[in-house]
Amino acid sequence: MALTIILLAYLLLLFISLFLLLSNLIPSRKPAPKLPPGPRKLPIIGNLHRLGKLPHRSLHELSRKHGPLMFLKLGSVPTVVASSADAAREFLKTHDLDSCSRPALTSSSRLSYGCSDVGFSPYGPQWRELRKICIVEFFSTKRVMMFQSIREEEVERMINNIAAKPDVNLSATMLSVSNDITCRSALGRRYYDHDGGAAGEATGVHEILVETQAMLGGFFFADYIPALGWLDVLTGMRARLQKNFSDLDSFYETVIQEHMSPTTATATATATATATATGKLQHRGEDTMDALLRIQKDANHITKENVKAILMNIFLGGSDTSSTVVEWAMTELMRNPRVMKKAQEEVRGLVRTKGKVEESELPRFRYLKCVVKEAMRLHAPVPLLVHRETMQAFKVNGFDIPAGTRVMVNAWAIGRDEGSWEKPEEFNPERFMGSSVDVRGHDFELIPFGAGRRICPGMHIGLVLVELALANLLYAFDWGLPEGREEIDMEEAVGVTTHRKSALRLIATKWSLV
Ligand code: HEM
Repeated sequence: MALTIILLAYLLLLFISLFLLLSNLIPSRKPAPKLPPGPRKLPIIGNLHRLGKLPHRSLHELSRKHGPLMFLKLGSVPTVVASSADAAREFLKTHDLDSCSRPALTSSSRLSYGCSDVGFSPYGPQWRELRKICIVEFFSTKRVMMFQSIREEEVERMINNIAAKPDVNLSATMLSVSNDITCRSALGRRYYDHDGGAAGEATGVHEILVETQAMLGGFFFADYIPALGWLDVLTGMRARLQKNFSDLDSFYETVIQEHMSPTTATATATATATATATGKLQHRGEDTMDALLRIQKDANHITKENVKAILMNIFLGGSDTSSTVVEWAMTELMRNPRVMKKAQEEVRGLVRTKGKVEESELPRFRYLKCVVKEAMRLHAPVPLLVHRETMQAFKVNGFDIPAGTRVMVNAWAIGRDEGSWEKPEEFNPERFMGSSVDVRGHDFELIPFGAGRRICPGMHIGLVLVELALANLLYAFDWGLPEGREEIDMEEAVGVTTHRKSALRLIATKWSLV
C-alpha cells in the first residue's frame, strides 16, 4: 500500500515537472513586439507631457534624438511618428491600405455626427462612397471650373477693399475671402457680414468656424486616458464642444431650409446669376448643397447627418488652409525683399496693364508657383496632417507597428529635414526652379496635402485660390510694414492648421504701370 502511494506521488511529480517543462518550451504569450525607438514613458500619461503647445515642433525635437520613425505612448494610445520622407512613404504608400483609417477623437466625432463625413470617417465602404460623391459634386475639374468666376469676383472684391482701406489685416482678409468663396461655391451665397467687424475682422459663421478649429485642435482627456474623460466636463471642454456643435447644426439647418424653400428652389431651377451689391443671393445653377440634397433624396442610406458632416469638411478644408498658405507666403516675402521683387516682376511683366490677374494666366507664373511651394515647405498648413490609425499590424524597417496605432506624419519636420533639403531654414524658391519636386503626393519630402488614399481631395481648388490671391496681391500693391514696425515675428498659433499667432498687418500702396 505504502509503495503504491509513493509510486503515485512520484508519477504526479513527474507529470507536474513535465507540464512545467513543456509550458516553458512552448511560450503561452506572444513575444513582445519590437517597437520603434522613443522617449521613456511615465506611468499613466506615457509621453503625453512631451507634446507641448506646438506638437509638430516638440515632436521634431524628439525625432532628432530618437530618429525619424519614433514610438510614443500618448496616455494609453500607442502612437508612431514619421519625421522623414522615407518614413512617411512607409505609411502613406507602402502600407497605405493598412494605415488609412482615422481615430475617433472626441471633437472630430461630435462635429462630424459620429464620423458620418469624409475627413474623419474610418476607412470602409461609407468613406469610399462619400469621398466619391464629394469628388464628383465638389472637387471634379468640371466643378472647379464652374466656380472660377466666383473666385475671380471675390479676389477682385478683396483687392478693391484693400485699395479703399490700405492698412490691412491680411490674415483676417484672406480668411474672409476663402470663406466667402467656399460659401458661394458650396451654398450659393455669402453667409457672414464682412463689414460688421473692424478692419476686415469677420463675424457670424466665421466666428463659429474659428471655434471649430479650436475644438479640433483642443485637448480632451478622453482621447488619451479614457478613464479620465470626466475631466473634460470639469475643464469645460465638453460644454464648449456641445455649444460649437449646436451653433454649427443651426447654421446647417438654416442653409438646408433655404435650399429647400420654394423661393430658393425657383432661384436654383432658373439658374439665376444675380450678383447683388450685398451678396445676399448669388446662385449660378446647382450649388454643392443642392447636389447633396438631391443625392440624399435619391439614395436612402445617405442621411441628413451625412450631408451636414460633409458640409463641415468643405468649410474647414476650404476656408482655413488656403488662407494660411497666403498668410505665410506674404510673411516670407516681406522678410525677403529680393524674392518679393522677383515675384512681382514676374506677375506684373506678364499681366502688364490688364488691371488684374485672371485664372487663365496662372500657368504662366513659374516663379510664383515656386514661392507657393517654398511657403508650404517651411509652413505646412496642417503640420501633422490628419491623424491616421493602423488597421493591421505590419513591419517598418524591421520594427513592429501594431494594429490600432495612431499615425502622425510630421509634414512640417519633413519640410525642414536636412536629409532632403539643402539649407532647409532658408526661404529660397529658386530651389524648385528646374526641379520636378511637387506637392501632389508623389514626392514625400513635400507633402502639405498628405498622400495616398486619404490625400486632400481639395488640393486643386486650394492651389488655384492660393495662386490667384497671391498673384493679385503682388500685382496690385507694393507692401510695407506699419509705421514703427521693423520686422515681422514668426510665432505660430496653436491649432490643427498653423496660422500666425499675431495677425499679419501690412500697408498696401496701389501700383500701376503708368
Ligand atoms: C492649401 C489648401 C489645403 C491644404 C494644405 C490641405 C491639406 C489637407 C491635408 C494635409 C489633409 C489630410 C491628408 C491625409 O490624411 O493624408 C487634407 C484632407 C482633406 N481636405 Fe484638404 N487641404 C487644403 C484644401 C482643401 C479644400 C479647399 C478642401 C475642400 C473644399 C479640402 C477638403 C479636405 C477633405 C474633405 C479632406 C479629408 C480627405 C479624407 O480623409 O479622405 N481641403 N487636406
